[in-house]
Parts: sequence; structure tokens; C-alpha cells
Amino acid sequence: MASLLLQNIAKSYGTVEVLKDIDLDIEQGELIVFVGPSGCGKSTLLRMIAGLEKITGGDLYIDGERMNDTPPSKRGIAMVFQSYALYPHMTVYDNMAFALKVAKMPKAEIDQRVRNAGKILQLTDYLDRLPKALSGGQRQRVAIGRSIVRDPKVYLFDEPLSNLDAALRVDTRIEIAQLKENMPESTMIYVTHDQVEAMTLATRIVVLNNKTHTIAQFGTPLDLYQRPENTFVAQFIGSPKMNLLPGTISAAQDTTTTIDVTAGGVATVPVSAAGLPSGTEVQLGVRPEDFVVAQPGDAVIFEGQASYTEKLGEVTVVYFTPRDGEDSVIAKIPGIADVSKGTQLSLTASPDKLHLFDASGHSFFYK
Ligand SMILES: Nc1ncnc2c1ncn2[C@@H]1O[C@H](COP(=O)(O)OP(=O)(O)OP(=O)(O)O)[C@@H](O)[C@H]1O
Repeated sequence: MASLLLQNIAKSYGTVEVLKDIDLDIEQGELIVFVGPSGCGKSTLLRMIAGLEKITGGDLYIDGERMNDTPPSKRGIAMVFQSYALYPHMTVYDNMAFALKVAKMPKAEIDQRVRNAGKILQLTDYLDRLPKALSGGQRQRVAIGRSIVRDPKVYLFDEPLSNLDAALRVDTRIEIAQLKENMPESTMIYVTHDQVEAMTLATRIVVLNNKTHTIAQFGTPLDLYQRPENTFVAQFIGSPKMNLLPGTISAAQDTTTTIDVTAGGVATVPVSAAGLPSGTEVQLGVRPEDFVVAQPGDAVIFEGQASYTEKLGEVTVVYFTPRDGEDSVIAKIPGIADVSKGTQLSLTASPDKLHLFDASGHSFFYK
């Protein structure tokens, strides 16, 4: 059970910079998720914490002790990989007991630890089975069990669900959430590609930016969704991604800022752009799910003709013809909307759902 502190951690392979300026203060009992585009360095950061990858700059502390040069086996961490590689000829019990036997732990203690892990992971009825007689999700749980019996300070998970099919992923995700609830003191770090996994499992999420090689934001799932610090996070968290509508400031009041949207339309955002002159270029952020069809009298933020629609039953996703050099604007309208290709729609959104970014992509909320 441990806290982790990463100070100014950097990683490069020769002259190729992969990560820099990584500062993280992780409290005991947290489940931290690393997300980011492919190649942003999620696994590399996890492997540096594990000691499987050399740290090229900065300091790593586990429970206050500097660990940069400590071998993996002495760091008190356990890592669960996506390929769980169980010993096929050993029972579930023996798979979990194996490392403890090698470490010459007394038999009674091994038995107590294995049965306890079996209970936590709901594997009690399967302890005598061979891996081939288990489902993929159950096998992954045995792999997690091998970590639990070692009672590590920190659990590291590298995409543990990515080998499972979609339905099993959902079940196993819920099991991991329950596992964490059963082990509230344990500190866990989890790498995933899957946003839903990140949003549902994490106490806090680290979003890594593959262009700057730095942390784009470190915060709670809802913080990242409701108050993204920059357009990178705004468009990475949420699906379909947040619309960014170019515009200019028409009035910067004390607590609100009014924007003329370049495509037509106007929006008043409850953030201050104090001191910025009219005409300053900004980007208005609206999530597809926050757009609503405007009623007479509403301030219209965006107006356009549907170029494509997807009727998914619970929502209708409407794509609008993109303007030159811009992405298609997307709106998610609840239910089965009476919209098809060519339908003209006027959209608005509640002011408290709007986001405002400067031309370089920083949110005004944090200014
Ligand atoms: N041994 C190596 N030598 C040179 N570059 C490497 C090496 N290992 C990784 N990299 C580079 O470091 C970057 C980060 O890789 P990493 O696997 O950590 O990314 P990731 O975010 O986990 O990606 P993915 O989501 O695709 O698994 C990538 O650009 C990769 O090409």
C-alpha cells in the first residue's frame, strides 16, 4: 500500500524524446489511469515505474523512497499484462501459489494468501481447475490473483482487458471495479486505450499528449470531461469528440464572454476573457451531446444542413457538411429524431455546457 511521487520524469531513446516534465503525486488507494493516443508513452511510463525501463531524467519515489535505481523485484510492485501467460499444466491454486513457493514462503501462509485472493476474485470454486477449463475473463482474474498473493505496494496493469472480446471486457471491467472496492487501500495504475475503462475505473486520469510528450491534464474523470484544460483533452475525452467552432470575441464582460461564431451564430460563455479586445480569435467548444435543437427566441450557436445521420435508437447522430479546412460539426440528439440528409437545423446549448479556448488551445476556465 503506497503513495507514488514522480518528479520531472523524462524518457528518451537516444535523441528521440518520448516523455518529459512528468510530475505526478499519487495517493495511496488511488486507481490512476494513463490514457492518450497510440505512441504517447503510456506503457513506457508504466514500465519506468515498474523498473523495466530506465528513467532518463527526474526522480521516482514509492512511499517516499527514491526508486530510480532499485531493481524491479525490490520495488514492491506487481504487474498484470494483457497476455496473462498462466502455466497450463498447473491448477488455478498452483498458478497463484507458484511465486510464493519459489520464495520458500511457509505452506500455511501460502494457503491463506491463495484462498484470500480466490475469495476476493470469486475464484474459490475454480481453485482445482486447469486454465484451459476457464473463460478468458476468469483466466485474467487468475493472473490478477498471482499479483494479489504477493501483497504488493502498487499494482500496475498494462491493458489487461485488451485480449478479451467486447462483452467480456464489460464484465471484466466491472469485476476490476469491484476488486478495487474490495481493496480500498491498494494503489493501482492502469494503462488503457479504452475511454470507458478510464472514465469508469479511475479515481484520476493522466492524459498524455503525443505531440508535446507531456501530461495534457491530470484530474478526475468528470474534471476532464467538464473542464478540459486544453483542446487536446477536450477532443480526446468524449465520443464523438467535442466540436471546436472558430469565432471571435465580440464582447468581453466581467464574468461572461460573447463570441461571434465564424460559421454564423453567437454564444455567451460564463467565463471571463478580461481585457481581450473584440476580434480576438477563440475556439468555442460544444460537445455533440450538449447541442439541442433551438426553439424560437433561443440564441442560435450553429446552423447547418445535415449531410449524414445515424439513428442508433437511443440517439440520432447528425453530421453537418464541414466548412473548408474544418471538421464536420456533429450533434447528438436524444431519441429517434426526424432528421435526414438535407434537413436544416438550428442548434443551441446551455451556456454552462460551453467551453472556450484561446487560439493556442488553452481553456479560459483556467485563466
Ligand atoms: N526501445 C525503443 N526504442 C525507440 N523508441 C521506442 C522504444 N520503445 C518505445 N519507443 C517509442 O516510444 C514511444 C512510446 O511508446 P509506448 O509503447 O510507451 O506508447 P503507448 O502510449 O503505450 O502506445 P500504444 O498505445 O500504441 O501501446 C513510441 O513512439 C515508441 O515508438
